[in-house]
Amino acid sequence: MYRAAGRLKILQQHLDRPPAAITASCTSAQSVTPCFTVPLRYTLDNDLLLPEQRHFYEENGFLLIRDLVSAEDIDRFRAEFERICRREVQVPGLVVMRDVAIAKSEFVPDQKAITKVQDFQEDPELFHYCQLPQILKYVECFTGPNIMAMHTMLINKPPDAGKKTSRHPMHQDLHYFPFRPADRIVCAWTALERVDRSNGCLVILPGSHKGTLQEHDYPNWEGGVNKMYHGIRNYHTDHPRVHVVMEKGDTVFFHPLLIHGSGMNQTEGFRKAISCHYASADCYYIDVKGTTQENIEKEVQEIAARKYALDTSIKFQDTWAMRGRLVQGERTSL
Ligand SMILES: CCCCCCCCCC(=O)SCCNC(=O)CCNC(=O)[C@H](O)C(C)(C)COP(=O)(O)OP(=O)(O)OC[C@H]1O[C@@H](n2cnc3c(N)ncnc32)[C@H](O)[C@@H]1OP(=O)(O)O
Ligand SMILES: O=C(O)CCC(=O)C(=O)O
Repeated sequence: MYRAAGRLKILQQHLDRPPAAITASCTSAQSVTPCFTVPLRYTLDNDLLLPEQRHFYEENGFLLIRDLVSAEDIDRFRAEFERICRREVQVPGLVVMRDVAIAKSEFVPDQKAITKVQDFQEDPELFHYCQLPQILKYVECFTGPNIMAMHTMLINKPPDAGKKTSRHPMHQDLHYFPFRPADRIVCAWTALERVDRSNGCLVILPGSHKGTLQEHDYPNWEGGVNKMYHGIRNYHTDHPRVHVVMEKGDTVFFHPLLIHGSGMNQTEGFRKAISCHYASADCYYIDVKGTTQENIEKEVQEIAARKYALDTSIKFQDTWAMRGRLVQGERTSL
């Protein structure tokens, strides 16, 4: 417990730093070990990350970079999201999600009606985020030089309607991905405004990326759960947890096995963030039959079959191959 508390304190110091200080301190419980002697598994050699930053990601499974995306770009993403809400633009392949609390109510062309847009790879305005050179520079430290943008989201977490459905249960993103290796996948998540505990910031379990993929299923929430919002039932509730408070433009990069979620939005505002999951173009698809991922495979296949009027013979891997876009380097297996 003492070690856990000490580690959490160091993490908080890292997160509380002012915007200019983006370096992470060595956070390992074995902090007497010099950073450069620790074997590195999750990060690649490059000229960008400082040894302390590499060590921080290795130990904690995430890295927060302050002020990475400009206010001008953020305004551009927000403006496009509003156009989508007003139905002024139609984006091929875009998945529009409404919180389960309002899913059956009448659609109004306003940001209030849309909780999340997903798969915006055909929208040049939003996809600009996935191609930002300053994001890709960091991504390359985890994926290597050949980079695919695999999954895109703009999340507009609504003020909670009183049923706590605006929460996102604790999960590992790898649950959704039929490609590997996990260490060459990373998520970039950028705050489009200040996010803190009041509007439902990300909550993470530092170091959990060192574990294995856990079984996921729908949480038993009284007020309802959003479609496909699977969570881990039995994670250790005494594991240190960090609320990632971020300012507009701050970006967190995290490993797909890192256990994370987000809290309820207790404000009147719509909490916005944009994200992209990247993978090395050298990753390969796996068959998830017989694994804990079978349940999400089935759901995705059913939705894809309905959406594209196909039978359920559509493969889980195909739904990902349709989404993936090369953003740097040369295409290989994905
Ligand atoms: C696909 C894999 C994603 C990989 C993610 C990578 C890791 C990131 C971690 C996550 O973000 S986990 C969550 C990922 N999943 C989503 O974000 C959900 C994406 N949303 C959707 O696919 C669609 O919004 C959905 C299929 C749920 C509904 O879209 P539709 O265009 O089919 O909506 P429609 O209005 O026609 O409603 C169809 C049915 O779904 C119901 N529905 C709509 N929104 C819902 C909702 N939010 N929750 C539950 N049910 C919902 C709706 O009431 C209706 O029910 P009935 O058939 O009984 O009438
Ligand atoms: O933005 C959020 O509230 C949570 C996002 C998240 O955990 C995810 O999409 O994996």
